[in-house]
Amino acid sequence: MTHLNPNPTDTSFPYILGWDSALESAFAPYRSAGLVPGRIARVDRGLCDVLIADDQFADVVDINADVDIETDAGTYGAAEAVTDRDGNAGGDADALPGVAESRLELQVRERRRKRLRVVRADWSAIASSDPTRNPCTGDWAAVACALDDVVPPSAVGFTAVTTIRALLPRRTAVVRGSAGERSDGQVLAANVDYVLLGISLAAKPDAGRLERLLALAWESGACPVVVLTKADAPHDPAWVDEVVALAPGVSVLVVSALTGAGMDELVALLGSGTAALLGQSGVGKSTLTNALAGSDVMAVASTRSVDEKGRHTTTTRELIPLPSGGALIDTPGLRSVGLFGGEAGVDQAFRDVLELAASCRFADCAHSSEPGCAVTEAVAVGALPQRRLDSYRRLLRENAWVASRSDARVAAERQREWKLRSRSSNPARP
Ligand SMILES: Nc1nc2c(ncn2[C@@H]2O[C@H](COP(=O)(O)OP(=O)(O)OP(=O)(O)O)[C@@H](O)[C@H]2O)c(=O)[nH]1
Ligand SMILES: [Zn+2]
Repeated sequence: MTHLNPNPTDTSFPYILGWDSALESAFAPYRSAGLVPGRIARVDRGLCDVLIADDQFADVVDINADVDIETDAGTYGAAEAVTDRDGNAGGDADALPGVAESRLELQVRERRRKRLRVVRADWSAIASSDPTRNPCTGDWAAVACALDDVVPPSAVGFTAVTTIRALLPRRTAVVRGSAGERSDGQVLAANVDYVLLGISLAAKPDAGRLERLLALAWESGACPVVVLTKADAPHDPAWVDEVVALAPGVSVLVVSALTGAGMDELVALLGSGTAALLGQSGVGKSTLTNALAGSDVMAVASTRSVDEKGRHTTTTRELIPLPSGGALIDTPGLRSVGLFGGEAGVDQAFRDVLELAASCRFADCAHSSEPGCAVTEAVAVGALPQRRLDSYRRLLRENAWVASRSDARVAAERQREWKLRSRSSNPARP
């Protein structure tokens, strides 16, 4: 069996996935409330898969244990509590559909994983109207695991076993503007150390697309890494140099999942961190994920509760623990990458332009027709491509627009809340 991480000081969950003393102190109040830390591996509507330490669910998992639970419906055993809590008190466990299956399921999982357990969790109790505040792949959560917290399966249609009570503050988050008219952001991955930008070498890389992805990645607070995939495919070596020039301060790795070229370097760079893998459909993200994960650990990701059929139909982001330590968050191919405010990301992606700007005569130089502008001079002598300057300006404009839209939305929401409140305090008013 593959060990999750051969070298770190603590190889148990949650430390294996980046848990540390800072997270532990943020978690302290939840721990005193009897909750356990879990990392969200994938999110569906209202339910999610959460990774927790294997020993946390001893009382629930051991459904043969002689545990009696007091509920409104009466006193009955733990087996019923897990699978049927809505009135079948004292029923014969084997006669209840789902019970035998779930017991077998749990045993299989037990044998497969020694340290990590995947459980279904209901997060509806913490659902927010702001989608960026809802659970996301990579989030650390406070998970209830006492028998009192077991969700009645009838309420959710699954053998849900627990609930998410709170999310810990995110250290990093990859957030894009959502497609369409809405001004909401969409969190693609939370608490990642690296954002891997997959770009295929099977075709000439698109400069504008890469610049946009880099701005998004920098804005997340994590470290961007460009991964040029399909290195085995015939390509112009100059493309690699062009990408390096487009990504100042960013590691550019050239890999082939097919031949294994560059894979050791990628594994070494990731160490025991968590990485999110972004890129257009077809750049080879899934192939790369499989190569990094290995079949043994993929079994963790595919270990699901009884609702196996859900996974083939939904395209979701999924956190996969890696055999080398750490984890990879695989994401479905990105069609559009809207930015979601924040100038810092754009500025970091264009640090070459900013470095030039530092030499402009005027501190507030707009790099258009000012005398002594180092940026336009660099363009004039061919040191900075006009395309790149245009791209920088375009992304800044886009961010400003997104920010103004969300400001307007926040103002409108405040207005509406105020109206509701004044209406309820004075029902006679229209
Ligand atoms: N030559 C070559 N082909 C590759 C490599 N990696 C992936 N491919 C091929 O590229 C195609 C797309 O690969 P996927 O891994 O499905 O790409 P993806 O980025 O996950 O695509 P989505 O799941 O749609 O986002 C497949 O036909 C792969 O066989 C590689 O290293 N070299
Ligand atoms: Zn200037």
